[in-house]
Formats: sequence, structure tokens, C-alpha cells
Amino acid sequence: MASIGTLPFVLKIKPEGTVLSHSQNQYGPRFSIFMYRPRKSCKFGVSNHGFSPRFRPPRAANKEEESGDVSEDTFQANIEKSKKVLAMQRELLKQIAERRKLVTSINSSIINPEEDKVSNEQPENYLSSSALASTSGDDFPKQQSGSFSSNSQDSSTVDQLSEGASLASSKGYEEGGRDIGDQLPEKDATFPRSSTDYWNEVSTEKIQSDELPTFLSSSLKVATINVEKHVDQGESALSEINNVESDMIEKEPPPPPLAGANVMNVILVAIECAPWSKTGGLGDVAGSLPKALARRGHRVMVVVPRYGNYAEPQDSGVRKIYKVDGQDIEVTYFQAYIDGVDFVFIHCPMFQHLGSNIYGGNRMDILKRMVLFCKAAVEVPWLVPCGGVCYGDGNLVFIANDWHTALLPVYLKAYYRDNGQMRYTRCILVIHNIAHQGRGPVDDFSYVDLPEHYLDLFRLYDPVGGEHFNIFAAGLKAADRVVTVSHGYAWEIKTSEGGWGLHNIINESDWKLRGIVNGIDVKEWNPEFDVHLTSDGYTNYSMETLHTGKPQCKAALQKELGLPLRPEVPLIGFIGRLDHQKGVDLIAKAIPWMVSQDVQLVLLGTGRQDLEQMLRQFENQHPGKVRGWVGFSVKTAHRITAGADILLMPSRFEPCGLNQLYAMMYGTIPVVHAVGGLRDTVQPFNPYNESGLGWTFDSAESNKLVNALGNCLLTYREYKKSWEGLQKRGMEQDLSWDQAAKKYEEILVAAKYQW
Ligand SMILES: Nc1ncnc2c1ncn2[C@@H]1O[C@H](COP(=O)(O)OP(=O)(O)O[C@H]2O[C@H](CO)[C@@H](O)[C@H](O)[C@H]2O)[C@@H](O)[C@H]1O
Repeated sequence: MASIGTLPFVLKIKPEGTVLSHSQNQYGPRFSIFMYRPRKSCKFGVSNHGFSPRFRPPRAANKEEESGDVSEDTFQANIEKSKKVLAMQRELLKQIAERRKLVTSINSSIINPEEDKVSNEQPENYLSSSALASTSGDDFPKQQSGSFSSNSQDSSTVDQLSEGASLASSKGYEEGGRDIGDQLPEKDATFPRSSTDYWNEVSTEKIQSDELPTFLSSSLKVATINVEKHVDQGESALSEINNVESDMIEKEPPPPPLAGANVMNVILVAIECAPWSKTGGLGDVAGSLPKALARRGHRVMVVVPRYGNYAEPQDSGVRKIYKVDGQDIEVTYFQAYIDGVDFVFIHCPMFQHLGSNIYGGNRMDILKRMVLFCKAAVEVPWLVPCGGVCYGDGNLVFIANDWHTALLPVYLKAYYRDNGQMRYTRCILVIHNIAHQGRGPVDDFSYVDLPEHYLDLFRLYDPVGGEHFNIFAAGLKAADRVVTVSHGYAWEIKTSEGGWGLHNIINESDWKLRGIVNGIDVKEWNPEFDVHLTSDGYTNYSMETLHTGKPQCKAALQKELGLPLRPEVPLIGFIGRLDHQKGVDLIAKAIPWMVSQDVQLVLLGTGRQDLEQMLRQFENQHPGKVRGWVGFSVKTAHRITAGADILLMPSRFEPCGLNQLYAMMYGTIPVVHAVGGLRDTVQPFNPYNESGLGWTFDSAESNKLVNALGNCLLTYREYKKSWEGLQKRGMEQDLSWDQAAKKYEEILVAAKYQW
């Protein structure tokens, strides 16, 4: 019997003549032609759905088939067809193998330790050559007035950079970096891969031109056996093979990105980014919003300082010297590609080992760090090749965050756009907390290296600070658009109470301001998959297992904290920075009432020393009921969120607030001061129609907190069904970043078309 050879998928031919695809899902079987095209999570061109051929629906077997009476001719034709298909497959595989060899050889020439060593010893040459490579032939814009690269070495580097590819040296990283972009198979602009990630992935799998990948060859064997075994069903097989053949010829186009024609290059710049660095909500946002934007099809990068020796990022080899306060400071750019996002870490001794003290040091230390960071970040699209290709300035929007990066839109304007460069690049500025502004005496202007006429952007007068230098003010004026993290807060910052002296500027910029409520990372903050709930007696749980999982977490938390193991007693949690904003003093005033109730209370936080001391004192005074955990512990934050019944957030102001969102995901009921994002996200419980998500109080006073908490405790004790309803409604919400990312996209697009 003639062998049908090998097929790249499993053909299971049932006796009655139907042919099933190897894999099907609820949407029906799919087929993706075997193309070599690197795409997000799409190795070797296999579709995101896996390698699954699409067949037509099985048709009813006719009588002839049933009898198995198929002519020899038909059978031969069947085999011939199959051979053709196989020949096509083999040719494609050969091409793949050749491409792989090419990429592997380029890769090994790039990752050459010897050359790295030499480069490290000769930073000047290395810088110019690698940076040259990274520009990929784009013209690197020269900095002009107020140039921060004023030392001769640096300016010569910039000059060299501007020469572009013509000066590229002929070997090593630069050549690879340049050429790889050209040589790689068609690069999907909307799903870029980091070069190292891509190369590693490809080169680690060995494949010979005459050898099939294992995942194929095993399928092929089965296919052969199956087809041989059931070859008497020839006609049916023939018709299906015809289908396959024509399907293979018509390539299935990749699905369009969610962002459609709006796909852009987006660079989010933040001073902290979870999981590497985090002191609060900004870190969470910087770690998760970019991934949601990438899921929409944008090419997204995050730029953040490198505070420690993180495992993932690799030295990109790009170095640059910046002047800060008259001193030359060398910066190295590290990078990683994770979850569809390019993460670029700015390494420099100024940032090293500051991970647990990001805002530490005196005012000048902090200012210099921010100046350096913004100078280095604004150049990343020219310097750091991601996936072999720099982002460049076309179709590019920066997202700066809070005062720490508010210099970025100013530098973009002063160094580039005022000089006719990066004309199409935009910068939006996100306000996470307007209370921190980068204030100082007007003389601080000399540290930011800007032309004199820029002083007016920074100069501000207010009754509290008098005339002063204000970085946030300058950023808000220079930004193309401004976003803040809830609708409520967008309104509050226009008032004199909520604007902290910047309300006039905000009001003048009202046309470019929008409130977008933060989302949350539903992988990280999800009781079903939470990695911090897999040990010490905790357990993962979902809506279905809430009634067993949450009590187990509560017991584990009580045990871990050394509190009495009492399932019936309401366990109240607080997590947050210990400062005026978070209203810890309101809790302090409410403590006597709280300990008079049959409750347990755990407070986790760091910040002001007097407030830290207060937490310790609460615990000392009420050891059987209160725990004051002074410290920053992500694990404990997750465990409190899971184990507590109630989360308190009496914040005086709260731009958005993430803890109440996390709490609701975990079936923990928030009791919050109805302000800013808390008012936007916690609809008050209405017992009459069983709606709402928690309890709110309308002014930052401890008696109001007591009143709201009292109602909450009553419901917890007396109205179990209502309580379960609150938990269920909270957990059912879609709090993911996807909706918010769509709104950010609208802002990005508005900024892009704005002149
Ligand atoms: N001691 C501790 N140990 C472990 N984890 C701790 C911790 N203290 C705080 N956290 C964590 O830090 C984050 C705090 O986020 P928030 O949004 O509540 O506040 P923050 O005021 O920092 O953020 C600002 O920016 C965010 C993002 O835009 C806005 O939501 C917010 O209103 C605004 O004030 C949460 O992930 C929380 O679990």
C-alpha cells in the first residue's frame, strides 16, 4: 500500500468517512497557513489558536462510502493530491530552517562576549557604534538650545548619531542591530518583538532543513498511520485534502489590532514600575496599563529607572553621557520584552539601590535624579533598539506620570519641537497625585538646563509657597493632553481645595484634561490565581468557592497575625501609605469605638514616622484585636485583601485608589470616604433594592467613618444574604485595564492630531 507520506496535522478519519481536525474550539476549527512570521506569542507562524487546520463541516457519508467501495483510480488521485500538499509543506519547512540558520548566525555574532568586553573598555566607541546601529537609519535629531549634552564627548556622539547609518561600523552589535531588522522575516509593525527575546527563542530550537520540528513530526507519524489505516475511505479523504489544499493556498490574514488604524508607538515613562519597583499605585499603573495598550495592538514601551539588578532586563549595550548640575553622568540602557511590552531600564549609579527609597534624599538629590531620568527617557526612542528597531519619532506618544516625569514634555518641546524636530511626537501627562509637585525656590531653574525663556513655565505664585519653581506646573502647560485617574478627581483638581495651587493652570487647561478611572491587573490581583494565596494555609478561590475559600484565607490571616481564630468576628483591614492623604488619623480617632466592638483590625503601611509609631501603639494597647504592621509587603497586602471582610479607606483625597478595586475583586467590602476615585468606584449599598458595592461617608470625619462602619458591621452580622450580594456584585465587575486602555487610546489619538 502506498504511503501517504506525512501531513503537518493529524487526520483522524472516522470509519463513517468524516474527517476531524486536530483541534477545535467552541468557535469551530481554524486553520492558519504555515507561515514564518514572528508575531506576539506566535512561534513559527502558528496561529494564536495553535496549529489547527480548518476543515469544512463533516458531510454525511453516502452509501458508496459506507460500503467502502472506492475505485482504485480515486484512491491513486487521493495519494497524488496528498503528495502535492506534502511537497508544499516540505518547501515551507525548508525555508523556515534556512531563516532560522540565518537568524541564529546573526544572533551569535551579536551576543559575542569578547566584543562586549572590548566595548565595555571603550565606552566612547561602543556608544557611538551601538547608538548608530540603533537608529536604524533614522535621522537622530540633534539637541539644540539648552542642550544637555554639552561636553565634547557627548556632543560628538550626538553628531555621530545624526550621521545615521552611513557611519555604522561593519561588525558586531551595530551591524546586527541594523541588519536584523532588514533580514528578519516581515516584521509586524503592530506586534514588535524584542530582538533578544526573539533571537533567543528562535536559536534555542534546533531544526535541520531536512528535519521536521518535533511537534510536527509526531503529528505526521500519526497522520500517516491514520491515513494508511483508513485509506479505503479514499474519496472522503480526497475531498477533505482538496479543502486543505485550497485553504493552505488562501492565507488567513492576521486579525486586525483592536486599535485598528489608531495603532501607535507609545512610551510610558514612570519613576516606579511594578513588579520591579513600587511604593504605591503609580507603580501598579506603570506595570499594567502598558500591557493593556499592547493588547490593543500598540507598540508599547515602559521606561523606568533600574534600581536593582533585576533578573529580566539585559544590557542593551547603549550608553550615553548626560550633564546634570554640570557633571557628566553615564547612563546605560537595559531592556526586556515581557507580555508584549518593551521595558527599558535606565541604569546609573544615581538610581542604584534606591528601590526601597525611591523618593529618598534631599530635595536637590531628588531633583537631579528626575532631571537625569527625563533627559535619558526622552532620547530612548532614538537610542534603544527594541526588536532590532528603534521606536523613532513617527506616530509616537509619550505618557509621562506625575511631577517626577513632568520635565519630559518640557524637554520634548525645548530640545526638539522648538527646533523643528520630533514634530509629530506628542506627550500626555497623567496626574496620579497633584499634591506632590516638585516645588522649590525659583533658583532651581538652573538645574533643569533649559533656555531662559522657559522660566515662566515653571514660575508660580501661590499664597502658601509664594513665588516658587514648580515642575508639575511646567509639565501641565507643556503637555499636549492631561489625564487624571478618575472623573471625580478631574473635577476636584479644578477647585482651590483640590488643586493644591495648580487649579488655575488646570482650569486653563480644561480643554485638554480628561478623567479615566484606573483599571487593575486582573492576573496579579485575582483571588483565583493569586500566588500569595498558595501557602501558609491560604487558598485560591473564585466566586464559586468564595464561601469556603475566603473563610480559609481569613483563618490563615488570623493565624499569621497571631489573632484569635474566630470565623464569625469581622476582620477589618487597612493598607496604604501612612500620610495625611490616607486619613490614618481618622482611624486613630475611631479606634476607641472600634475596639469596643467585637472586631479585629489589621493595618499595613509605611510612611510618616509618627503614624508608624501610632500603628505600633494601637497593637500594643489592643493586642487581642489590633495588628499594626509597619512595612511594605506586597505579599501581606494580597493576604489582607483576601482574608479581611472589610477594607477601610478613609482617604482625605484619593485620585483613584486601587485598594478598593482589589478588595472588591476578592469579595472584601470597602468602606470609603466618598471622594475622588473612591466615589466613582464604590456605589453605596442600598438595602432597599440590594444594589451597591460598599459603604461611603461624605466628609473626612471620624464620626462619619464610625457611622458608615457601624452600618457595614450590622449588615455583616445580621443580613448575610445582603452581604453575599455585595461580595458577588463586587467580584462580578470588569475592573480590568481593557476599558481604560481604550479611553487612553482616544487621548493618544486626540494628541496625535493636535497642533
Ligand atoms: N505597606 C504596603 N505594603 C504593600 N503594599 C502597599 C503598602 N502600602 C500601599 N501598598 C500598595 O500600594 C498601592 C497603593 O495604591 P493606591 O492607588 O491606593 O495609592 P497611592 O496613593 O500610592 O497612588 C496614587 O496613584 C494611584 C494610581 O493612579 C491612585 O490610584 C491613587 O489614588 C493615588 O494616590 C496598592 O497596590 C497597595 O496594595
